[in-house]
Amino acid sequence: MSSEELSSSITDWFFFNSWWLLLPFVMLLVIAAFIVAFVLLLYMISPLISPKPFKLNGAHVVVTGGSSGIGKSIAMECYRQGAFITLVARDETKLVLAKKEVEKCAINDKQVVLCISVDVSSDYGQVESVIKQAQEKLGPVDMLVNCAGTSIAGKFEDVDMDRFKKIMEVNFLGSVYPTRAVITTMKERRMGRIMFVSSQAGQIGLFGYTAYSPSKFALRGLAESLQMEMKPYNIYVTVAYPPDTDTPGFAEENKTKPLETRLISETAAVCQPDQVAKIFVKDTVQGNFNSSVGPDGYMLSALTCGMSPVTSITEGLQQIVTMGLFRTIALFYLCSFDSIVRRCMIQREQTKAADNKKE
Ligand SMILES: NC(=O)C1=CN([C@@H]2O[C@H](COP(=O)(O)OP(=O)(O)OC[C@H]3O[C@@H](n4cnc5c(N)ncnc54)[C@H](OP(=O)(O)O)[C@@H]3O)[C@@H](O)[C@H]2O)C=CC1
Ligand SMILES: CCCCCCCCCCCCCCCC(=O)[C@@H](N)CO
Repeated sequence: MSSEELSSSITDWFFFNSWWLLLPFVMLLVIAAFIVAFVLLLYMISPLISPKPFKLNGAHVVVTGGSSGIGKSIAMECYRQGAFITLVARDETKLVLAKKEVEKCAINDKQVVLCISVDVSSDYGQVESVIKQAQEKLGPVDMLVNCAGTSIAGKFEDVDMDRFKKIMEVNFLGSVYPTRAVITTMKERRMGRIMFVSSQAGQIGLFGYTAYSPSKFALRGLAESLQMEMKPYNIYVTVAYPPDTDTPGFAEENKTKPLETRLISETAAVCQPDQVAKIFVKDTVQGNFNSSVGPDGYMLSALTCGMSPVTSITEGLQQIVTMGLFRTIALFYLCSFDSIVRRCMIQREQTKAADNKKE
């Protein structure tokens, strides 16, 4: 055998017997091809899961809590897009002032702002009758924004027992009643959008929010169940999770906020109501189930998506890919929150001991 023949037979032998060395690469290629095909298939069926388009121009939008803060900004944003607005809140003076502000955002001279003074949490009959009045004047409700709400920040033992009940009534039942009052007509018309304004504190339980957080978590349960019932009727539900936002309600909350709650909340920046309102209105019009603000809002929503409905393939894929990473980041946040609580406790004890010594 010549040296050439020898070398060629060695090469033949190697390729004949070592083809399996390529197997892992071939398998990887096949898996990658399957993933690509799967994702493409998902995108092909995506029109089936994405909501039908909805237009604010000419629509009747009811905003509870529309006389102040985030609610007022939401009303203004909808007005800028041509909607007719009903503002709902208790205080009539604040309602009239807000109406004037909203009217400044008009884009045509047919637009109308209606004010209704009612407590959304006390009696369903009353809420139903004012919604009826609004529908008689401005037509059936196309979009309902449940933004009326209040907050309490305080340590569990410092919060009066009746405030636990009160906050559930305002933040939870105050969203159930208006929703119940509009839903039958929305179902008949096979269209509608409903926004629930929760909070980042409706995604995580934090020091000082033992009364407030549950009332905001409750909205998520309501929204998920309601969305499953309403999807066949082309009614889409959105849960909005605002971070700390510069409003009269926030200023009020800060008066009693424990140091721990303040320090933990300072992890995220304070936002402006106009900025959050824009995002919430856009997501609600699009029919997205989730609406969050800023990078930490995005991370929190991906992290806490659980079994919530998905409204776009991209959103679903992002959740799948990012969840583990965000949980890792979240563990660091939790450590830092725990350390804030520990440091505040030590500081309190030291001050107490020093005070005792003085006495
Ligand atoms: N600002 C923030 O940092 C954050 C706020 N949120 C949530 O966003 C929503 C709006 O907050 P914000 O703008 O700060 O609040 P504001 O206190 O500035 O405004 C609250 C609005 O709700 C109305 N309202 C309150 N209670 C009732 C009631 N029982 N019946 C009818 N209307 C009521 C108020 O009017 P009136 O008192 O005249 O009835 C007012 O129009 C709330 O649900 C809040 O929990 C969530 C996260 C962060
Ligand atoms: C990957 C994980 C990221 C975690 C980010 C955590 C950020 C925590 C900030 C919490 C702020 C709480 C806002 C409550 C606002 C509120 O509802 C009241 N102001 C109402 O008046």
